[in-house]
Amino acid sequence: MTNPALLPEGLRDRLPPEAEALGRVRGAVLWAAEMNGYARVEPPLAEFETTIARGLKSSRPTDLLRMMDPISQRTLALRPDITAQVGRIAATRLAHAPRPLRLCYAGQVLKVRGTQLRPEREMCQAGCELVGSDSVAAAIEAIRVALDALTLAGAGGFTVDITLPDLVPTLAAGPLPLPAERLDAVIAELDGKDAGALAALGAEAYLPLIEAAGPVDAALARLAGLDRGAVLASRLAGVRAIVAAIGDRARITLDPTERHGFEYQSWIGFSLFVEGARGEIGRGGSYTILHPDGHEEPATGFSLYLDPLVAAGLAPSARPKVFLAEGYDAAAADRLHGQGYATVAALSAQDDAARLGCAFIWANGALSPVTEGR
Ligand SMILES: N[C@@H](Cc1c[nH]c[nH+]1)C(=O)O
Repeated sequence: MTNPALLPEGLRDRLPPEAEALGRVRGAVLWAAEMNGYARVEPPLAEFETTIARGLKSSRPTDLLRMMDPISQRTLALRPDITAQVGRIAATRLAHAPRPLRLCYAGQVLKVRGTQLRPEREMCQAGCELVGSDSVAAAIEAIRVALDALTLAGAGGFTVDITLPDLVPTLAAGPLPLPAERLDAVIAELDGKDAGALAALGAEAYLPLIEAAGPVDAALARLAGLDRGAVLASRLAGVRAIVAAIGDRARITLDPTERHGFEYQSWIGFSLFVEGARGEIGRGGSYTILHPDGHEEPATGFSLYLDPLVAAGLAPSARPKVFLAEGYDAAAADRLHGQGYATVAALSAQDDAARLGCAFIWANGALSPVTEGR
């Protein structure tokens, strides 16, 4: 018999206090979304394989965890990303809702494979999608709302790393021509920052792009230097406007050829980092939604991955717990709740306030701190 405590690789139980902290972070992110005019949607955990992740114009197919549905006799897939589901909703049931359409969400997603940095396969994703625009103003709003959400969730010390996902195809079609069959290989080597492999592909002209990564001002200056014929002018102006709008709320870097994790983003993508948490906390950018009738709609959004925030101890703090000694009255409990406390009621005289995690005791009409060794 399988050990009942054993879960598949990359899946785990979240226990107290971690699960509660995750709940508070999720609540904070959704609150920030609501404050900025985003309405909540809750797409299902699984969909037909044929509809999931197909509603977005994407450069690569998605790896999916599939199962057979005995009811419909069709293959279902577990969602690896909620953005694609929001795109489907915007293109179908909310196709006639006024634009721009602002939607937010929070839920679990499942990836087929974890990464070295993040071996877990199931994670809590929360985010916002602004459907109907991929303008610079939309990108600024997405980054601002993401920073609002992270701030409310208890994080700080932000870095926004901007990428230009269609940079290489744009240059290849203009000032730095490349044979079409070599385009994907050049993109992959730039993503891996492999100068030797680029030279071997005859793409030496692209080498300076590797050096154009880093703090945004210097990186923009290097990119502008490469931009013979000014095919990048509107993108570079867009990045400058974003930098001006974000001001000193975040450190901004530019990694113009980063593609990994930006499979469907179009002219702009960004990664979000916070002080004290490992790796990327979120990602976003502009993308294209495909409607069932074939027309394409621009959109911009972001997703945050909340578990690493909790692991870094950044969640808003829990309510302090008050132990209610036997014989307490219910009105006192209500008052304590109103004052921001959680209460734990005694069931018998044997119950121990400290062992039950309480910092205070309510007894004889007064609140007193639990002292060690009591
Ligand atoms: N869902 C994407 C990020 C994103 C949201 N909207 C646009 N891009 C991700 O998790 O990588």
